[in-house]
Amino acid sequence: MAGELSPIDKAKFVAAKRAAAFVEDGMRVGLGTGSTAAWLVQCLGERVHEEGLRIRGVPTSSRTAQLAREVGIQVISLDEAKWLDLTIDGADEFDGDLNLIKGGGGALLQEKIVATASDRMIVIADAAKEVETLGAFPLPIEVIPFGWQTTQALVEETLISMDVLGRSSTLRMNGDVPFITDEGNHILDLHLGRIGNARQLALVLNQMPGCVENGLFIDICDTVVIGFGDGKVELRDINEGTIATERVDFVESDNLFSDL
Ligand SMILES: O=C(CO)[C@H](O)[C@H](O)COP(=O)(O)O
Repeated sequence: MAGELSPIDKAKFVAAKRAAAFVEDGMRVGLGTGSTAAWLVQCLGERVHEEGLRIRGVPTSSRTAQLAREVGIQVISLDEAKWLDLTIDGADEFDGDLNLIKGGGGALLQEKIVATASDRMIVIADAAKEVETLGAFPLPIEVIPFGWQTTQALVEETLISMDVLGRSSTLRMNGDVPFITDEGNHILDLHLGRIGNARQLALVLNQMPGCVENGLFIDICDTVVIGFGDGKVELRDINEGTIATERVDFVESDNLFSDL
């Protein structure tokens, strides 16, 4: 049994646990990547074991695929699923329109493909991820390794021409070597500070040769489940605003916490 979780981990856990309740028998579910999404996968694994929930999961990274298999979720590819009922994933930032920055874990490309192929996307996040304007979190973009420095220069020039405040970018590293995504690409983190027009920036970045995808998720998320360290969760919907504030029982089950 693990020791006491920190308030931030409790917040992530209760958001994940509440979101897991949206999953129904027979669904094809996109499984996000990151520490909050890992809680979700564990909660779904518990439902598979305890309730006999039958779902097919499409993971958004090799890490999530491995965890999903470990907890007993049937894993299929997106091409096998073709379309998904629901995707549940974490985020690095969300704003009042439920637009997101994602990719802190380097899985933004698969995450965006999977979320876009879903009837509904639910984001699970601790309350600290809410921002008025996106951009304090460095915006990740996935670039192909060929000529990445040329792509970086082009991106920075474009940011200047768009009058974006912060313009520097850094190649994400994994120790001494560049980070490599599941698709064999690199990540550039753009230090922008504040993104005035996220919709426009997302379109412009994806026009650039060498840029495969960016971490701005615009008009993709339908619902955010916001977790708090005291066990409270708030459900916010893109059309209806705040739809509920609830409490989630925080019970340390051996199944969920034994590996932490
Ligand atoms: O986009 C992501 C991975 O590419 C994650 O969802 C995001 O970085 C949030 O991670 P965490 O739940 O660990 O805070």
